[in-house]
Amino acid sequence: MASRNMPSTNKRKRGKNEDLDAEKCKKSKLEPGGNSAKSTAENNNRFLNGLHILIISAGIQKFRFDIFKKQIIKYGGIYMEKFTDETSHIIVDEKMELDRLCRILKWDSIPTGVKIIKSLWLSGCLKDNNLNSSANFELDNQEFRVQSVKNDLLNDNVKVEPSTSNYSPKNEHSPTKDHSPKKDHSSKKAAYSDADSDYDEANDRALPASPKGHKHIPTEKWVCSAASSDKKKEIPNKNVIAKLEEMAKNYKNSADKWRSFGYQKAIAALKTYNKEITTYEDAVALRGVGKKLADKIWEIIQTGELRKLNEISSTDEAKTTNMFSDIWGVGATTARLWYTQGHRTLANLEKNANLNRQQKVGLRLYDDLKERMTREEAGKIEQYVKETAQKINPGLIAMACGSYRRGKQTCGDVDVLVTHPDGKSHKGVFQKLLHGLHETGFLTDDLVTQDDHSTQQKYLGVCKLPEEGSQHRRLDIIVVPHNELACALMYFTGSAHFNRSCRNLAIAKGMSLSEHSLNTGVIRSHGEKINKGTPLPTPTEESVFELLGIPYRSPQERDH
Ligand SMILES: Nc1ccn([C@H]2C[C@H](O)[C@@H](COP(=O)(O)OP(=O)(O)OP(=O)(O)O)O2)c(=O)n1
Ligand SMILES: [Mn+2]
Repeated sequence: MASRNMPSTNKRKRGKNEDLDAEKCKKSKLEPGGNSAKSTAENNNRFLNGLHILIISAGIQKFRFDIFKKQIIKYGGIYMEKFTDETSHIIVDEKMELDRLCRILKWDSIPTGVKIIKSLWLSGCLKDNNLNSSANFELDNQEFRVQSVKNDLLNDNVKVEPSTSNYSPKNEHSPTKDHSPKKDHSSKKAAYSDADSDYDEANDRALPASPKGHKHIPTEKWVCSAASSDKKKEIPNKNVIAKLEEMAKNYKNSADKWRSFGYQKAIAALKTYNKEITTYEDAVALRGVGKKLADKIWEIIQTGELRKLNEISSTDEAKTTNMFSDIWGVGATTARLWYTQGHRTLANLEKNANLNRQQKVGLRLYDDLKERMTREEAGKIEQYVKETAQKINPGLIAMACGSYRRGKQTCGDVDVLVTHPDGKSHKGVFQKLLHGLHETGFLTDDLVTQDDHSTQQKYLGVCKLPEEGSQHRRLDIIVVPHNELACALMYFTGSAHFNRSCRNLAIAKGMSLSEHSLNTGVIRSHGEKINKGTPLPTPTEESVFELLGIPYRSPQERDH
């Protein structure tokens, strides 16, 4: 369990009622409305008015307890420290049994006039800003059982993936080796299920021992088998995803790579979960999400904020290292090193820090490169590269992959893939194309040029459209032989998470997938390839999906 570095509040044992943070309670009394129009409006709706509510802490997370307490007061209810004749509602954990409650409250029998209700009811009221019917949530009401069984069935329908490894941070743009810490989950009852995982931020999962042959891998539960959410609709859980992304970034920059990785997994799970999370149970049931992360998700849903994020991102160190790591070519380690060397501003870095050539470019173009461009601008950049390529050879194909091909409205860079259908005329194009793009001043800065003995050549640089007021934008160009097109196209279309899932699925099936090919007959020992296997014919992306045994997904459906 990743409990290291957790705030002391999380480490504290869940207390009895009297242990609870009275200060927060007072604070919420003092500032009932907050400043925003939204919170004022919310407070006008005192839908808990007149209710005398006691919460039984047993089984309820401390943070959730705190939120309930605060919200009860905020919405006009009376929070009770102990049971009295006035108590109208008792809120209990979902798993609470009546006889246990009687023992806790030292009751011989259940008093009349008090409702004993599962906490889901209160969560729902707080979410809906309304005093919802408690009928389905009352502890001694049989209907509740029906309802909870239904919820269980819904929650069972989670997509799971045994492993995502090969995480390589942006700017270290290459498929990397799996450095994931392995945890032995082999004793878990469902080999591929994540739903019962109690791991939190660092809950990377080891792949189960690679089964022999291809036949018995249940692919329907893999991330790459599922379509990502429909982009035309409003993305559900957008605020939660944004907050978790910030957490991941902060942890990455504070050298807590595995915790960051845990967040990445939760983000990915949220992105494939196409519905709004409405209950705590929804959050816990997410693939790859353990209790602690579920608590955070729920906190964001209930309050719109995440205290932990505010805490960790407000330090001078976090602000500075986050700013430094936004420079292209600067990773978390360098950002932290510069911070420890006493650098605090970009101007200061420019003057005194030891920057390599790429970092100098990154720093000079900091504002431009940090910003994502519109889809429209990415399209123009694609067109510019295409026209230049087709001046060299009209038969060349040039197409933007990455987020552009996945249909995103904004793009961090443009990833243009170049090939020729005849399988040979792509040769020699790479250098000519770069030359052509430099000649017109379109390419302004080179970052990385990979033109070794590989079948694919790759360029990372900076371009600028000739239009007035254009900004510098990151551009990647990849030239590939036509027989590698399908695998290259899949790789450069991404998303990175979708790719990892595909690669892991291939491994589980005794194959291996790269941007070059899908190989069969791969032999591994202790995770290392002993035999690279032989490439399968993959004339189209569809054929790659078919060989992996998963349904074809359009680029838009790969935005995991
Ligand atoms: N660690 C990585 C990095 C990249 N890629 C693949 C999938 C990406 O979709 C593609 C392009 O990489 P980008 O970093 O350009 O990512 P995107 O285009 O998806 O997003 P952005 O809009 O931020 O550029 O390369 C990958 O598989 N693994
Ligand atoms: Mn991209």
